[in-house]
Amino acid sequence: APEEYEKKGDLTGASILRHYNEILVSCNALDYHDFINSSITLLTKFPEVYKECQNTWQAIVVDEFQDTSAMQYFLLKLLASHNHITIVGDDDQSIFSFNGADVSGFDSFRRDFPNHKEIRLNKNYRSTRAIVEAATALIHNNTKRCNHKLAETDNPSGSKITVKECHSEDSQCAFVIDKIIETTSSSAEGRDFGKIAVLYRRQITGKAFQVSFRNRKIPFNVHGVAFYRKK
Ligand SMILES: Nc1ncnc2c1ncn2[C@@H]1O[C@H](COP(=O)(O)OP(=O)(O)OP(=O)(O)O)[C@@H](O)[C@H]1O
Repeated sequence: APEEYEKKGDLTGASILRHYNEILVSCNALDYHDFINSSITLLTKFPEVYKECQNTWQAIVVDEFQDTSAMQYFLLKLLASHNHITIVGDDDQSIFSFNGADVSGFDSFRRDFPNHKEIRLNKNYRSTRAIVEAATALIHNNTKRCNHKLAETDNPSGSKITVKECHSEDSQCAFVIDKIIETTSSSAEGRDFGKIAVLYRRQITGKAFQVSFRNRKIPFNVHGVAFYRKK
């Protein structure tokens, strides 16, 4: 709330938030946080609504629980008062801390649902041994972990991982495209670009790739938001 920002001395933040809330009200709109917040208000301030909803969700399953914020967890607790709840998650994969997600949610769950049964899924079926070992080594550097898990796999080692540091988006793009050309030209059945995927984190990086693919006449599909429509 704007008042909380004011209390912290952040007058600019308070003013932006106040203005934003006014715009929402003028459009008669709710944002994602309001959905959760308003649901909590409805369920806590109106017992008849709570009573009606109580039997609507007889069992609840939450995936990616590590990305649950305190407010979402509060709502979850209200809805799961029947204790028919299963959560699935991995605290090493938390990516929503900017949105208030807090991995201590697992501890809260253990405390709030004391009759829970915990099942550890340590075996990785998805990745090669090289990837599982590299990821495990990297994750061991995390400082905010409660317990270090032992990930294992029966999968073969697979190819070695190459880490390439580039100094600009352009040189990164050029490196990846050279690699694609090199890999596909060594194939006996002709170029098969369909077996190659480029993953990127930011939309802007996708733009650079799409421009380069066009220039180098590499056919491509974009899954997610494309910067340019394919011709
Ligand atoms: N018991 C199993 N035997 C064989 N393959 C499996 C088994 N369990 C999962 N897999 C395979 O491993 C891959 C990942 O499985 P899944 O998506 O269920 O994992 P996850 O832990 O939910 O992943 P994430 O961490 O992304 O949420 C899938 O390709 C799936 O087919």
